[in-house]
Amino acid sequence: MQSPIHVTSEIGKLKTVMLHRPGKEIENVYPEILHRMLVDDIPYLPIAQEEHDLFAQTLRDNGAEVLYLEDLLTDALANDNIKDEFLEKIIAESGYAAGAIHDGLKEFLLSFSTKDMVNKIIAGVRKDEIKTKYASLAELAEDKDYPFYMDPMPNAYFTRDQQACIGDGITINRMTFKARQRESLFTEYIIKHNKRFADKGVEVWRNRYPEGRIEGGDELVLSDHVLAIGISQRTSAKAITELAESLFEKSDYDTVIAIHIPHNHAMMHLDTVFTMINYDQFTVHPAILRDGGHVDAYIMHPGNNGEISITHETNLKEILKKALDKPEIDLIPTGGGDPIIAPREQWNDGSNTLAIAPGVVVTYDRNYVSNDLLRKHGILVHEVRSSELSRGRGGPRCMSCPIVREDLKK
Ligand SMILES: NC(=O)NCCC[C@H](N)C(=O)O
Repeated sequence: MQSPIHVTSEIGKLKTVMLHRPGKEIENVYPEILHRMLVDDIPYLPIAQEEHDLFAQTLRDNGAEVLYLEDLLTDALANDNIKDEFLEKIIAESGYAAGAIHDGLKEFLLSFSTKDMVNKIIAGVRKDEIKTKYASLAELAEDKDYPFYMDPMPNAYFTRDQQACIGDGITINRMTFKARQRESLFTEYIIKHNKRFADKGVEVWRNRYPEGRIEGGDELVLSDHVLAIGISQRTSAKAITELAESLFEKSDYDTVIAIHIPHNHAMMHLDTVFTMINYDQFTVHPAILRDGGHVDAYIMHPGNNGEISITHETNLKEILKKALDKPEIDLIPTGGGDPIIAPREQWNDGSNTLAIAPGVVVTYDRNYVSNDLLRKHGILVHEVRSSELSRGRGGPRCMSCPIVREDLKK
C-alpha cells in the first residue's frame, strides 16, 4: 500500500505540505512569559496572518497542496469517543488529570464545535473563561495571578518541529521545552485517526514517549538513505541513537549524520544554520564552521549484531560529497559570511530556506543579502513577506512540514 507520507529528500518537488495559520495564541503572549514561550517578541496578528496566507499561496502557486494542521486534527476528532480521549489527554498534559479544573475545562471545551475547540486549545484557555464548581486550596491560591489554565501555543505555526516525515514514515517528536510538548499530541491523533493517514501503512519511526528529545528542525532528509540530524539545544544524542536504530532496522536509511551545533536559542535547530537547496548546494551559517569548514559530525551506519558503527569526521564538504555521491558541494554562507550581516540575517532565519524543488527556494524577503547571494549561485528564490512571522524566530522551513515530495531523478 502506498503510504500517504513520502519524503525522500529535502529538495524534491513539494507536493503536499502541512501548515498552521497563526491564530489567537499569538495574542495570548505577553512580555512576562515571552522567554518561557520561546519567542522574542509578539507578532501583530493580522499582519502575521496576511504574511502567512501569502506564504501558503506561494506554495500553492508552485504546485503544492496545502493542508492545515487545525483541519487535519478536526477531522481526526470526528468520532466522539476519540474526541473525548483526546480531550482527556490534552487536559492532563496541560496539568489537570482530574478534579474541578479538569472538569471545568472539559465542559468548556466541549461547548465548542470541534474546529473551534481545536483552535481554542491552541489559543489557550484563560482562568476567567471557565467556572469551576469546586476548587481546592492549591487551585485557588497557587499561581493566583497567572492568567491561564491552559497555556497558549504560540509556536504551533512552526509545523516543522512537532514531527518529521522521513521516507514513508514519520517521527512524532518528544519536544524539549514544556511550551511546545503538547503540540506533538496533535500529530499522534492525526496519524492515528485522520482518514488520510489512519491504517494506510504510515511507519512511526519513533513516537513521542521515549525519553530522548528530538525536534523536526534538526531532521534533514538528505536522500532516500541519508539523514542529517542536529545534536542541538532541542535534539539529544539519545534520541538520535534511538531513531537511527529504528531506521536501520525498519527502513532503507543506512546513514545518519549527527552534526553538533551550538546549543543556543538563535541556532536552536540544525535548519536554522544549515539547509539543503539543490542536489549539491546548501546554505550554511559560517558560525557553525571552524577554520577550513570543519564541524563535529558523527556518521552512523548499521554495524554488526544490531549495533551501530560510528565514525567522527569534521570536513563538512567531504562528508556531504561522500554521503550524496557528488564530486563537489557548494556551501553558500548566510549573509555572505560578513561579521555583522551573517548573524543579523541568520537571527531572522536567513539560513532557514525551504526548497520547493531542486534549486528553487522560499525565503524571507528581509534577508536580502543572503537572497542575492543565492541568486548569484543560480538558485531561483521566491521571497515572502516576513515582518511579523519572523518574530517567532523561525523561517519558511520551520513553518512547513512536507508530507509528500517527488522523488529525485537518479
Ligand atoms: N525548525 C525551527 O527552527 N523552528 C523554529 C521554532 C521557533 C520556536 N520559537 C521555538 O523556539 O521552538
